[in-house]
Amino acid sequence: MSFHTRFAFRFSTVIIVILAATSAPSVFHRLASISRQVLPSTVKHPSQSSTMSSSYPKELEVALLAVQRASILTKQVFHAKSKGTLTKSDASPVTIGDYGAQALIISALKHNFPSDEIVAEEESTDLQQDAALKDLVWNLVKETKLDDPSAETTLGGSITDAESMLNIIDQGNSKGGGKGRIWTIDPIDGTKGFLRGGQYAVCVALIVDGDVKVGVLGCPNLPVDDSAPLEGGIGENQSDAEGKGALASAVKGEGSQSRPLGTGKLQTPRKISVQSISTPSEAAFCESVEANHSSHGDNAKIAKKLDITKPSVRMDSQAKYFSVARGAGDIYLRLPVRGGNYIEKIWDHAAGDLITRESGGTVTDIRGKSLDFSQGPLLTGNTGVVAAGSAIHAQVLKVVQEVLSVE
Ligand SMILES: Nc1ncnc2c1ncn2[C@@H]1O[C@H](COP(=O)(O)O)[C@@H](OP(=O)(O)O)[C@H]1O
Ligand SMILES: [Mg+2]
Repeated sequence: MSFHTRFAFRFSTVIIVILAATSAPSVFHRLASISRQVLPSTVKHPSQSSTMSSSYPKELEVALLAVQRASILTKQVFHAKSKGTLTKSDASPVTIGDYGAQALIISALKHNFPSDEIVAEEESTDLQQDAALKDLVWNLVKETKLDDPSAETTLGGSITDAESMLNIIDQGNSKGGGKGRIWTIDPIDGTKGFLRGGQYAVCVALIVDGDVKVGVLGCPNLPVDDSAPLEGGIGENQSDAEGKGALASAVKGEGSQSRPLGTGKLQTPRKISVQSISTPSEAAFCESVEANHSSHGDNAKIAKKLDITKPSVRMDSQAKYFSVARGAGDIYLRLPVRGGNYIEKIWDHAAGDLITRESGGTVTDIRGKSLDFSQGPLLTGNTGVVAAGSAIHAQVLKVVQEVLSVE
């Protein structure tokens, strides 16, 4: 039985309202035009710019463009009358945006790197059983394009019909592991945040022999400005607000970058780094919005012991890693909920882990172990996540271990 089948679909709630057939394209054009107004002019193609010296130039370029294109699709869904929301057996939501974004990303990866494996969050089972839902996703997938033809050509791999789209979604069914080239995708990380208009992230990472080499996070609701104050909240319909939409990336050993999340050619990247504070008491820390994803009570005790006075910022998704990586936040704590037995998934951490480390941060679990992406789809070798600037990580980890009584 496959990993995905184990997370079987016994959903209790199905809410589907058919999208007005004409609304998606018009929303897309409106979004594209807003983005053109808000974002600075495009720059050199990445193969002519700073990604040229990368060890993974093509992988980085394809991942960046694929995340941009998938992000456009998610924004269309956010503005649609219905998000086609289903509730999965683990009580987490999935939307037509998750399926559509996954289809678009996998088609680009398979076109450019046909022999690579992919571990992605979603599978097509419920779409196969629901023709109306399948058509909603297919309409989105076929309409969504970058507004730069050469970028579309780079992504390639256009999907011909709804049935092949289902097949493509299921090509993300690799079991992962420590050998070979394996991509991991979370098409919408923080689906609850996405539904609330809060933070979410489109996440792609390349793992080679168990080591994350490339990571990309598209965060449509984070500020473009890396120096903007840390923002959380449960969501205030931020999508498309002026100055929102940021794209982070890193290649192992080559640092990390941020750029505006655009709709076509990649825009000028800026180097990002964690903030250089040397004492945790000055830190701003972030944590999940969802109380069952991370222990808010333990986080509060740790903050108190570290003499942190700023209130914690709650935000969904790997936007937390991005925020620490660019110095908007300083600490991201994801502590196991007491009495729980949840094991983290690789797609929820791979890109953020690399981006944070390449920005001068340290990421470990509560025992001080690096996150181990070689064990399959789950981080079976790790418990919780402690991410912080390298100058303060050891002090933070010590207090985490005291509070959680880690041996
Ligand atoms: N009980 C639990 N403990 C920790 N993480 C959980 C969880 N249940 C679900 N998650 C994961 O938490 C992710 C969201 O993280 P965050 O709390 O940082 O926003 C979800 O991603 P999806 O939204 O992609 O399903 C899901 O994979
Ligand atoms: Mg996720």
